Amino acid sequence: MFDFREILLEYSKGVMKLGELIFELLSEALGLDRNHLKEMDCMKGLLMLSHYYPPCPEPDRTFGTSQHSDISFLTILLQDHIGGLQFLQNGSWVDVPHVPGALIVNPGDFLQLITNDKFASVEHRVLANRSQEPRISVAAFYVYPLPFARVYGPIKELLSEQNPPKYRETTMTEYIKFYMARGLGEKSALLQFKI
Ligand SMILES: O=C(O)CCC(=O)C(=O)O
Ligand SMILES: [Fe+2]
Repeated sequence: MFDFREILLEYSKGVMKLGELIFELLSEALGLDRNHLKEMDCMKGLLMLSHYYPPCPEPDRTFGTSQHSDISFLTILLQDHIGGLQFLQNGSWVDVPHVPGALIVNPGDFLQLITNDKFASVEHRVLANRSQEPRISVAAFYVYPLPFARVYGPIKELLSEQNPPKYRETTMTEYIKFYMARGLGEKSALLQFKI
């Protein structure tokens, strides 16, 4: 018998280790101290969400998950062999292939906001499941559960006269409230926070 809680706990420990390394690398890539993003509490909350997509009898008439970008600072996603995940690139949908053992790392809206568009949040969707078996995915979002009153805006060290802030300051509480009230949609919720 599988103890699913035990497996999830072990998996989340691995995700946290990987997440820490990625936040360090992203900080360095931005020319900041390697602990910069961690010290901004980007890793403070980790929300694990498991999706179950049953086989769909009419897959051309619906979606598994409609187009959206994630609220998070970062999302680490595990998908199975069924496929259906796509991301938007220059106006076209591109399939994300299933690579055994590989995780998908996706910057979220809050990373785009604090990096002033240096790391863009990728729009994605999941097609309705046209196979005979269910599709399962596990998404780990670096996002803080509400209420979280810390104020975030573009990181000051990344700004200059040539690169002024593109977003106004906000809190995760305000952003999540707006995102949830609006629902998933074709336009990024970030546009609402543009200066
Ligand atoms: O099921 C998937 O592969 C992706 C789900 C997703 O985009 C999300 O949970 O934000
Ligand atoms: Fe997503």
